[in-house]
Amino acid sequence: MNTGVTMVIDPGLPTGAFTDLIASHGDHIGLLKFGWGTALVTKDLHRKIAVLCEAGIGFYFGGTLFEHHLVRDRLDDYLAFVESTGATHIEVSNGTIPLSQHDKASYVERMARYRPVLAEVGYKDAGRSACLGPGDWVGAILEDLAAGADFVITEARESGRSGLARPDGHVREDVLHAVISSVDHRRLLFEAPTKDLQVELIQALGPSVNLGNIATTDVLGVETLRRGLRADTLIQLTPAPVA
Ligand SMILES: O=C(O)[C@H](CS(=O)(=O)O)OP(=O)(O)O
Repeated sequence: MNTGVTMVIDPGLPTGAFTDLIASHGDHIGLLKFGWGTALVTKDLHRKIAVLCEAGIGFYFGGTLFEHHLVRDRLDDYLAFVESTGATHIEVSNGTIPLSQHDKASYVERMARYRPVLAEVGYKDAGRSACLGPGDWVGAILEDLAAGADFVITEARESGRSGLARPDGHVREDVLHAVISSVDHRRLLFEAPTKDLQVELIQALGPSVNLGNIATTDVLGVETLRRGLRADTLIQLTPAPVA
């Protein structure tokens, strides 16, 4: 049995489908992220949260919502929203707004007074992310962890084509190698919304790697990859037969 976190992103499912998702596959969901600003648009947030609480699944809001409030100087409103919803974590990111790594780390420290923090490294824009070299990634991750982040999320977007992923959808091996050589990967949550990324990360780090931005339709698929029940990981994760 693997123990890796599977973080699922809700892009705004209708509430019936969301309830079904949690009833059928909740056992395989470690954390749920309400994607970007969807939590402010749905009229059903409280119903979805009740479903998650019943199932004992932690939840938080996309980094975009944090950045939306920060850039408008409304962080107190955001904290009040987090408090009123009972969100279990806060994501702190600088994927879109102009916020230096160092300043982001100071928000990690500040937000950690309220909730366990998931700090994100990497940018939404693929060009900006490509400018971050292996050393930049390692430095940013270590700074966020030192500032009090519980986990550091490596950006890959919902598309799997930015951040730690190349524009062709495959993982940036040089960055991954540098990161896992310097940081305990159990403190990392890798956004991996595509099968290519899921397979590459499971092959590199094993079935208990923490994976995020998993689509609501892919929860069981990811679990089969973790268990060697799909061709892509079947050989690697199956013990050799006894001779
Ligand atoms: O949910 C968010 O805010 C975004 C989703 S995406 O990157 O725009 O697809 O991700 P986050 O990594 O939480 O900033």
